[in-house]
Amino acid sequence: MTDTQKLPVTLLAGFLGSGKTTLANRILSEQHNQRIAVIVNEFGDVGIDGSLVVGVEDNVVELNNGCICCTVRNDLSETLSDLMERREQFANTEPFERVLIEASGMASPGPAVQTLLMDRKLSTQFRLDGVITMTHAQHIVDQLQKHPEASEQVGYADQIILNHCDQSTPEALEAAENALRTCNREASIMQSTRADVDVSDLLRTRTWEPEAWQLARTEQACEPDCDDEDHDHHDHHHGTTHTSGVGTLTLRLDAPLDLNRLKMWLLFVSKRNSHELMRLKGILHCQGHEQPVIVQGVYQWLELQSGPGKAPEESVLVLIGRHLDAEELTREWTDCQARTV
Ligand SMILES: Nc1nc2c(ncn2[C@@H]2O[C@H](COP(=O)(O)OP(=O)(O)OP(=O)(O)O)[C@@H](O)[C@H]2O)c(=O)[nH]1
Repeated sequence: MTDTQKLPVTLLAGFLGSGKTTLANRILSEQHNQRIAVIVNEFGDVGIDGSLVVGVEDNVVELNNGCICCTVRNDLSETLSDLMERREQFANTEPFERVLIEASGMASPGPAVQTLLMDRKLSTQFRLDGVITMTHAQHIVDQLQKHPEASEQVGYADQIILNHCDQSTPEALEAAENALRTCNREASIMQSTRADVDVSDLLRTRTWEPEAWQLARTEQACEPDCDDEDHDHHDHHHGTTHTSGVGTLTLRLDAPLDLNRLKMWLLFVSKRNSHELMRLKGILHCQGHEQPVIVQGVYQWLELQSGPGKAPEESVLVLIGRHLDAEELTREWTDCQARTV
């Protein structure tokens, strides 16, 4: 199966009470023209409206908007394999085209992300499309300080939803956005009340596809003298002590990199014990490569591949993790520069 034929999977993370189930319920009950298989922990939690149900079989409930809902069986791999079998068995009916997994409120998304990327069978059928993290606008600042799981959920996110806005003052919302930005500079943030987001927009993340990421970087790019604070000028974001040590480091280089040296360094960095590298993404200009080299990583899993189009003038590598040593990593990154140009 090619990458474009694989079923996209969105992981929905977020701390207890942030609004994950409310969003899952919205997806299952709204008419949005997307056939999504939603995996939840408990049917009872979602409280599916009986009038929307068109069929029930085993632990799968079919809804009238084309979505289906099921609970996790023994583990995630087994649940996804069962879903895929069901999809093939019912080939004459319109099959679901995306999977959304609601993760547990106290869990880091790390293991589920790793399962999707590294499980041999699953990775031939599914592709991780993105991580959406739900946050409680009133409590997230406190949760980021006190609970490492909350900072990991934010650290992994491609899209953050700042929910419970109705219960928050404008000052608290600003503080929440700042804390989220400290933890993860790369994710986009949308505000909501009772998860009232546009489902189609939300699920169009495609952050794990090189083209989409490249486009996002191009849109963010700005002139050196630009003073727009939304843009990404700084290499390191400070204040990680307020986010259980989780922070983002953006490394840039406007000279070509030596791909072999870079690979060795990335392997070394992903295994280093002094920090915990959660995510790594980059679009790089490597010597002798006309196309961009795209790098993606989660914990110790790393993937390098050629991207579409021309190599960028400037290489950008984003690292999100706990206790990242900006000075040391910047020095080592710079050392990956090709020696002879
Ligand atoms: N006032 C208000 N209540 C909300 C909002 N979003 C969700 N809720 C309520 O908050 C409670 C928790 O929401 P859930 O969707 O169950 O949160 P969750 O993240 O699934 O929670 P866990 O299952 O504990 O992880 C429920 O009673 C929701 O109805 C919101 O934006 N504003």
